[in-house]
Order: sequence, then structure tokens, then C-alpha cells
Amino acid sequence: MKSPIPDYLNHVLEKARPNEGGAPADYIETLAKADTSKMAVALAMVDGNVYSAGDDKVEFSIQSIAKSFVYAIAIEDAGLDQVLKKIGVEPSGDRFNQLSLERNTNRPMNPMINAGAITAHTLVCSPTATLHERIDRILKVLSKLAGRQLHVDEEVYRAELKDADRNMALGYMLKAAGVITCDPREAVKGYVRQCSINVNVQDLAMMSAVLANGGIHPVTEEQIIPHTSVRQVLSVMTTCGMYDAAGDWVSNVGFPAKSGVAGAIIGALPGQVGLATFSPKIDERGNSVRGVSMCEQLSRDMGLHMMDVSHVARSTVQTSVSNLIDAAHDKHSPSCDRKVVVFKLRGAVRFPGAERLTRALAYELGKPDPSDPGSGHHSNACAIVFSFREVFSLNFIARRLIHEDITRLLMERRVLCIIDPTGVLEWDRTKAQGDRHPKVVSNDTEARDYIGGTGCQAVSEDPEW
Ligand SMILES: NC(=O)CC[C@H](N)C(=O)O
Repeated sequence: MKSPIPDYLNHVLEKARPNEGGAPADYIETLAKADTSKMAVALAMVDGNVYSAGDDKVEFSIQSIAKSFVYAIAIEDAGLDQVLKKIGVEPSGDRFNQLSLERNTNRPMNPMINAGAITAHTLVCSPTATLHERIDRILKVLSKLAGRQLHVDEEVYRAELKDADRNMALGYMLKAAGVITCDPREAVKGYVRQCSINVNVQDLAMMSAVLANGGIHPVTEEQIIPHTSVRQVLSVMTTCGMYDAAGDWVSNVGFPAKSGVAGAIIGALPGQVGLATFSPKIDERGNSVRGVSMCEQLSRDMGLHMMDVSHVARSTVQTSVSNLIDAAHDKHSPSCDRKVVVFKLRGAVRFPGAERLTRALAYELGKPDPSDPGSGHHSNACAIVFSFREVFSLNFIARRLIHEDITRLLMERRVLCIIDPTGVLEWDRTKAQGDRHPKVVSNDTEARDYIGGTGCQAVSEDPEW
């Protein structure tokens, strides 16, 4: 079968093509001459699969899209505290090259406008690093993200530098305000050079997929951007990535995005997909006209709006009961009701999933409430099994809550067996209550053996725990 996805992407291109609005950026000579008939779109899944359509190998300069990634590098090199001291996180509502600073703090409003991006550039490597060292570092990281060696387009660099009065003015403003301490001309040159790195839509989709994948490259599996920086970058992209169109963008399209004046837009939907569009004609805000309409359509058709929760996973916990064979009768306390209760979890478990497990434990194993006949009906269960066989991951709060559940069950002197073949629970034996600890095993048979050894032998109505 031929995948329908590339056909769909072609359809997205053709729907946006008739839109003749906008014009290529005219303040950079090379961009002004761009072939405006070129158009492309690409999707990169978080497992590294890339789909693209149109002029997907045509290269253009990354321009302001570099701001997202250089912000991530600045956070890594200078630390988030230092970066926040120098650059705010508030949407400015101004044009991208506005000469402005926050009134009370004298910082650039955010890292997605030029003032903030020039500042972020100076935080790469160290405050005393040379332009060459910074560009080298930025090129290395961007190339790793794209999965191929990227290069600076010298013609674009020279063209922009020739008419860089406005960015130079920003550099001097930042120096005068004490935000940057290095030579402002060097800072602007470095910033313009980072804007002049050439990419194509496939590169950009893959770079965005790294952001969508928590900073891990989908193909090389290298953690290129630390997880906490990814959250920071995506947050700022959401509120400031489309400049003064941020509000429109969040309500119509609804995924973190960043545009560049060469006509590209990237989008990253956490946990799902990275995408990129390209078409050189931009609107008065600096965003590609056809790119915005392609992103709107992709978001609508593919349900990519981050606030659009169309269905909530509710079945992360499943409870089943197994009866015990009577053979081991004498070993049981009279209060034991000869049952093994199995709690199975599924999927990527976060707080809501762990809360459902906790609620099920409290309800079924707790004291019966006379006014609720369903409650406490396994309060005398002989043994309890947690099965994490189908759990893909636990986030830190889910893990912490389940650890607390385990501790409390052990304090009640319950027999507890945990099936955890991949070790997602990260149970540490040193946390055991006195001499009591749960038995952690990797499959059903081991769990049944363990429970049998405690005097219980389980006959499961459910063949798999
Ligand atoms: N929005 C943009 O892409 C702007 C980048 C461009 N190099 C500039 O500084 O003006």
C-alpha cells in the first residue's frame, strides 16, 4: 500500500498555492530575489519518520527560527537563571525588530524578538567567547538537530550585514542598557551569521521533532537539548514565536511555532510531531503567508491544536480478581478471603493514571463503607499484584504516588507482587518498610510462583496479569 500521507501533504500545498498575498523580505537583498514559486511542507514523527512534499530539498536561510535553538543553547551554556536575568519571557506585541526593552527591568521582552535573540547569542559559550567560537558551537548543535552538516550562506550573511543598521542599533541599545557586555558589532555579526545558516524543510521538521520529542533526537536518540530547556523553549515559542501574531496563532493553530523572514515556519507538538513549511512571501508581521495557511490547515485536519483534547484516556487502570486454590489453606490467616487482586496499568502514566490506581486501591482495599456496597470488597485480599507490563512510562509524580501507595500497603502487611519487566517503577529495595518489601518480578509465572510460595496459589480467571 502507498501511504496516503504524502498525498495529503501535496493537497495541503495545492490548497495554499493560490494565495498570492505577501512579498519576500525586501530588506535583505538575497531574500528579496527569492523564487516565490517555491513551496514545501514536511512532517517528522517523534520516531524519526519524515514525510514531505513540494520543494523539500530547496535550501533557504533559517533566519529567526534559529532563535529557538540558540535560546536552548544559551540556557545550557549560561544556565536558566542567568538567561532569565538578561531576557524576559513576555510577548511584546511589537514587531520582531522593535527597539524596545522591558520598562522595569531593562531586559529585552523575550528571546524570539531580535533584541532578545542578540542577547541570547552573546550567552552562547561564555561572555568572553569569540564570534567564531559561538558560531562553531551553534552550527554544531543545529547540524546535530538536522542530522546533517549545515553551512552558513555567505551571500545571505553579507547581504544582511550590509544593511544591518537596525540590528546594530539594537546591539548598541543592549550595550548601553548593560544587557550585553561584549562589542555590540560582534554580537550583531554573530547573530546575523546564525540567521544565515541554510536548511531545507526536512531539516527543520527534524529539528522541530527533537523539540516535540523532549530534546531527544528521534533518529540518533541523543539527548541534544535537556528536557527542562525544551519546556522553556516551547513555552516561549507558544507565547512569542509568531511575534505580534501570537494570539491569533495560538487560537487558530495552537502549537508552539517559530517563523523566519526567509519564509519558513516550524511547529512542534509535544509528544507527537515536528513540522515545517516554506514559502518566501511574508506578511507585514514577518510570517510566511502560505506557511500560516498551511499550518492552519494541518492543525485543523490533523487535530494538532494543543488545547484540543478530543478524548481523555480513562482506562489506564484495570482491576481483576483471581481466586486461590485451597491446597494451602492452613497457611492463611482466617481473615484472608483467598483472593489475589490484580491492578493493571497501561500506557504513558502521569498523575491522572496514578490517581486512578490510588483511588481504586483505596476503594477496593480500604474499609467497607456501609453506605456504599461496592467499597472495600477486597479489603481482605490475600495478595495484591500490580502489573506494569503494558506501561510505557511513568512520569515523576506518577512514580512517586505509586511508591507511596506501595509503602502504605506494606505498612498494612499486605503480600504485594509487582510485575515490572522494564523497570519503569524504579523501586528501590532500600525504601522497603522494615523487613517488608514488594516482590518485583518480570512476568506472570514468576508472580504466580511468588504468590504460591507465600502460601497462596492463584487461579486466574484472566490468563494474563
Ligand atoms: N524575523 C526574522 O527572521 C528576522 C531575522 C533577520 N535576520 C533579522 O534580524 O532581521
